[in-house]
Amino acid sequence: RTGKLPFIPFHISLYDALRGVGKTGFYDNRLRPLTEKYGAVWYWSAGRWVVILTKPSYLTRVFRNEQTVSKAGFIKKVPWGVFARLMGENIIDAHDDQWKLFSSIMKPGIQRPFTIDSLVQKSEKLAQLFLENQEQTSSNMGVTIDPFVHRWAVSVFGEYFLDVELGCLENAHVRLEQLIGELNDSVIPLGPIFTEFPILERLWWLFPARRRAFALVDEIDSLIVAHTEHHLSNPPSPENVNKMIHFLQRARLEGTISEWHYRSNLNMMFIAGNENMLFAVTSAMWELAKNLNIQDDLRKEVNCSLSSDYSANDVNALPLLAAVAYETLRLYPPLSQFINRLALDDMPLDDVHVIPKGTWVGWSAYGVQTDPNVWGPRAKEFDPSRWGSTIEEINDAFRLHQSKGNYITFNGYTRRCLGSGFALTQMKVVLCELVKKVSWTKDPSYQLTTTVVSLNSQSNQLKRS
Ligand code: HEM
Repeated sequence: RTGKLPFIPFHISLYDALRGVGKTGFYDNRLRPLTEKYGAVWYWSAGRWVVILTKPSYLTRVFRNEQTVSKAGFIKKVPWGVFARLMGENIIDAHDDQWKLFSSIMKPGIQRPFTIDSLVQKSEKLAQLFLENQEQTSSNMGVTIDPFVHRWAVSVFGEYFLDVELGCLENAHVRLEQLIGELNDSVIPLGPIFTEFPILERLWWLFPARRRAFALVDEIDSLIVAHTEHHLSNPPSPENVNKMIHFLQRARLEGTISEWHYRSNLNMMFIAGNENMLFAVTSAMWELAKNLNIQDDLRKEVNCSLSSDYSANDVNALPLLAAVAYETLRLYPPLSQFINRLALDDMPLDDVHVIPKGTWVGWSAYGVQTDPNVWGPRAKEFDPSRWGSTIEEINDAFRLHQSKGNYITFNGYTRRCLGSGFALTQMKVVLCELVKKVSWTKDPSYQLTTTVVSLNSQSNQLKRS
């Protein structure tokens, strides 16, 4: 460690890891007091000293200088680990020419124009599933919503990006969808220990839960390919030809990318497209269950402003809906914290502090987005009105906070999320359908739990009101 930034002593990180403290708990108790004062802190993670940034000016400096602080994922950090096996070398982690290649292939398929008809139908079906399940549950108990939202998210991703109907909404036992939950369950035990001592993962075969995780990862990899290989013998219809899978399959056929890069990108996108959305929607429902006045106002806005055959433009014009989405993703950024950049050279953060070459650099969206120095004394409160009242004001505030580094849910600059436009519309459509068809509150006996190891997981129990 060098420079004048504060640090968390090694034994504290170790002590918390051994006690199984999740990322959010570690952030709130250990990192926050220092990041809110200094904007950055050194701590021991994954077998090395890393710097985590939360000060907006530091974040924008690093995001703007991707050539100096380069993207680097699990394959560079822990190449023998379970996540490296699943995600390999992919568009999110790649750097320089490799990233340009992946991006040139996949971007047109991720950012293509799309219609929301099927998204609306799948979201209606989700509302119906909630209602059916509430009816089957004893009247004073809530329904845990996460499994249903996950089925919806996987189903939407399958259709919009893989051009397959996975049937998850019709059937609760689609193997590809279930595998992610099983993977989460198998990485959570011992997760913090493996995070602190990645070297242990070289001995993965000694730990039954890790052996299971490796087997699940291999099953996910082959199932995604199995679900999509039929496209090779049945060319896509003209309206589907621009879906991401077809760009990837053409690139593999032409030899522009290898089989390994093809699979790495598919696996990574499958995780990024589903897990983030699951977390975003369950978080929004949780806050709307706690803030029934906002849920009611949203219902009024949707019922008064949307016709039955509404379009993406209609949804994106609703002010409260936009503010609810931005505010949810501010307080609950699905990728809350990541250490996935490597300083290829010394990187000055300002006139005093320099990140030395060779350092792993992380960012905490949760940290900056709940920092009172950035968002004011009510930073931790859910308050959509902070974004403004008209759609122009709200969208301007969203753009401004992103460019200033105050809001990094989708990261920023050249490596900003390519799926953010789709993700925001997807989130808004499902909220429209939910408020139109269901009203809900939180089960009073239920305590929200969040355990964050490598994949976010959260469980919500909500009740029809
Ligand atoms: C609420 C939902 C989502 C959130 C919060 C989110 C967030 C992020 C973040 C933080 C990054 C940067 C990661 C890093 O710095 O390592 C990222 C990158 C990316 N995301 Fe998303 N994402 C979401 C949904 C999606 C969806 C639905 C897709 C498309 C299927 C997608 C595709 C991508 C891609 C391709 C990148 C890499 C961009 C690049 O480096 O060029 N994301 N996302």
